[in-house]
Amino acid sequence: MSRSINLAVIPGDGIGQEVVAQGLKILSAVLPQDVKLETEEYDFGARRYHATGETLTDADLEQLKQHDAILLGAIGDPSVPSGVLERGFLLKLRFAFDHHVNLRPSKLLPGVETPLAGQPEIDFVVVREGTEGPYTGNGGTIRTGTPHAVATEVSLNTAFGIERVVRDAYARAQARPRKKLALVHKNNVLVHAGHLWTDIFNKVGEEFPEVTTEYMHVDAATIYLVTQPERFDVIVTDNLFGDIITDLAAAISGGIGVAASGNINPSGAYPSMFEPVHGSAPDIAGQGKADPSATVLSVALLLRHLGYETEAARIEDAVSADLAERVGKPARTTDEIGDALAVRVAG
Ligand SMILES: NC(=O)C1=CN([C@@H]2O[C@H](COP(=O)(O)OP(=O)(O)OC[C@H]3O[C@@H](n4cnc5c(N)ncnc54)[C@H](O)[C@@H]3O)[C@@H](O)[C@H]2O)C=CC1
Ligand SMILES: CC(C)CC(=O)C(=O)O
Ligand SMILES: [Mg+2]
Repeated sequence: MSRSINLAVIPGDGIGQEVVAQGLKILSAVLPQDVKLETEEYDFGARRYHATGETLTDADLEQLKQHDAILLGAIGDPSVPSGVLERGFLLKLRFAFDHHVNLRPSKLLPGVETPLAGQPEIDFVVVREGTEGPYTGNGGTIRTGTPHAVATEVSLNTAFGIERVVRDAYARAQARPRKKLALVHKNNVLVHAGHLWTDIFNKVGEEFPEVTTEYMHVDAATIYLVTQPERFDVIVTDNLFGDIITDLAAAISGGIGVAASGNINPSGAYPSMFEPVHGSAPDIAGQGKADPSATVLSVALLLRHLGYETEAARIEDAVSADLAERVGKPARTTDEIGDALAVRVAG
């Protein structure tokens, strides 16, 4: 039976261009010959914005909807006011395609350096809610430009939105050997949102008696992520906390250059989108310094999502072997790392 993948590719800005090229290289190298790969590249990001003033139109969404999945590099550029692309493209797309499960695995692979003392076992997944919280744009500013300016950014939390992501996190914990789930929030202060999350977390937990649960305030979670990262198996949290703790999670488990993510629409009603956790890194863009591993591992998540488990595992093994071999060697360029990974996955 012939199979096919129809992929939307959005390199975006800065290092997004460089790392996506490597992701595609590895994707082509790993797929069996009977899988037909079709890709369509989109120019979203600063280029499109400067040329047309657009970030993401309804017509764009219609076109993107036709694909099986989306591979994104990163968006955001110093030439565009902060927030225009982040809200007008990235969040708009995540919300439009109902990417409510933002999946961010962290695993410290053998031989990979961590800034933490010793070599702790790090193998956890953050399930970050992707469509609500303080990221919905529910706010405003009054008396702008005066000493009495007031800005609000209201966190939106619906029982529907919380329950579906919490249930997803329980199911993931149930399927993992340790069967542990931590809710991370701040319910001692954010009592409205926090208690809704906690109540739903406890109620849904009754359906998963095998899963061991704990609750942790987000500030304490940042301590334990550094001092006891082995404590975590699955973490479920809201959009903002999840954004912050997954950069920390990346830093302790090999660095931001190896942190992958998936913006999942579990129902399949819309294509899911896979992207590195990092941004467009203008500080190193165009210098061949970006590590493409995060994007390559995001390609593995994409393949697993589409049912290509063997190929996903091959990519993960290749990245793991590549990282283990780096120790004590001179740094390679983005392209050189991509070439080495392509050889590994093909062989
Ligand atoms: N999903 C997305 O498209 C995201 C976009 N952004 C946007 O990206 C722009 C830059 O944001 P920053 O806060 O600087 O975060 P960033 O993640 O782009 O960079 C933070 C630091 O990590 C380094 N870094 C990032 N990726 C790397 C890689 N693959 N290899 C080696 N080093 C890497 C950078 O050089 C920088 O020192 C902003 O416009 C921001 O809004 C930020 C995060 C996610
Ligand atoms: C730019 C933000 C909207 C995205 C971000 O930092 C993230 O999803 O990790
Ligand atoms: Mg982030």
